Amino acid sequence: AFPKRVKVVEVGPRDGLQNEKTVVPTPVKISLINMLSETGLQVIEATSFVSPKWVPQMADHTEVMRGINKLPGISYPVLTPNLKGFQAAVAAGAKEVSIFGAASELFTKKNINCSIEESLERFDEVMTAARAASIPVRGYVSCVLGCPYEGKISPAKVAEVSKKMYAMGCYEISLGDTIGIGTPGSMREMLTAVMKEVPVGALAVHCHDTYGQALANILVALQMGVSVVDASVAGLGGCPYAQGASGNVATEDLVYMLNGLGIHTGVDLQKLMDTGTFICNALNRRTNSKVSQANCRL
Ligand SMILES: CC(C)(COP(=O)([O-])OP(=O)([O-])OC[C@H]1O[C@@H](n2cnc3c(N)ncnc32)[C@H](O)[C@@H]1OP(=O)([O-])[O-])[C@@H](O)C(=O)NCCC(=O)NCCSC(=O)C[C@@](C)(O)CC(=O)[O-]
Repeated sequence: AFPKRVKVVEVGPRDGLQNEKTVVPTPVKISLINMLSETGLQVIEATSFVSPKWVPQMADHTEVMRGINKLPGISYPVLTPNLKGFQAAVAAGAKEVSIFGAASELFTKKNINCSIEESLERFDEVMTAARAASIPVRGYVSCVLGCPYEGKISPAKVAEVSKKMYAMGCYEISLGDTIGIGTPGSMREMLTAVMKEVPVGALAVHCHDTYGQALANILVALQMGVSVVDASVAGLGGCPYAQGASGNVATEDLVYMLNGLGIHTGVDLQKLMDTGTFICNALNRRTNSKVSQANCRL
């Protein structure tokens, strides 16, 4: 049975813009987030407090956090890979953060320059500081259906890392198909393993659409009881440390599918499409949302 409501986690301003080739001006980022705030979304991932040497696109994190209109009832989480990032995020006004690990050793090394074990130690420091500051922490696990460096990743490994991050105190674990390589079959197999270790109510899926499988994979996750789905307006995005990874599922396409299933999101599709048009015009790129391409009038 499908869930009655789905929480859509908008990751475009972070996952989307971290991968743009030209630097996106800070006012454009702020306008994007402010427009998204008017669409009915409850969660908008705003930026990352990562090293500007590693991801120059997110170097203006503090200005973005200080510049946006933070509306009541909306959470604006940010990525924090370590204590330094966490402290900078809190100083900039973040009220929720995300730590990001992976089920692949090589990806972890390329993305955050340490082993999985070391990453969990760093995350523990963030968790301790977050607990003291009453800041909720979301946990990402990348490469859950395949890795750009290691290839196949076993569902058991995904379950093991997810279990550890959940046990650490993450309120939600977002399972990332970083390179969009999964299929409904591998999604089902992976979720079956993870759901033995983490309650389904604490799981989210984060599907890139590189192989055109994202919506199909999300549908399987919904059928298995997952009710939190990450998405990116206009299908922006990718990971700078996963070459060739294309954007996330477009939020417009996700909301269109959920509307069709009668699943409540609270998101206004027309306003979302207008926001997609805004950012695509600003970046001089074409939308990856099929729904927007069809110029659907609702
Ligand atoms: C984790 C580090 C910092 C380790 O990077 P490192 O080089 O090993 O760090 P270090 O601790 O050795 O420090 C080196 C320098 O970085 C500084 N530094 C240290 N920490 C920070 C910080 N937080 N913010 C700003 N600066 C920092 C530190 O102060 C020092 O500065 P220096 O003394 O040389 O001037 C680096 O690897 C990094 O920033 N990686 C981020 C990579 C990233 O953002 N990837 C994209 C997000 S993940 C993703 O997209 C996947 C996801 C979540 O969407 C889900 C999916 O699709 O699968």
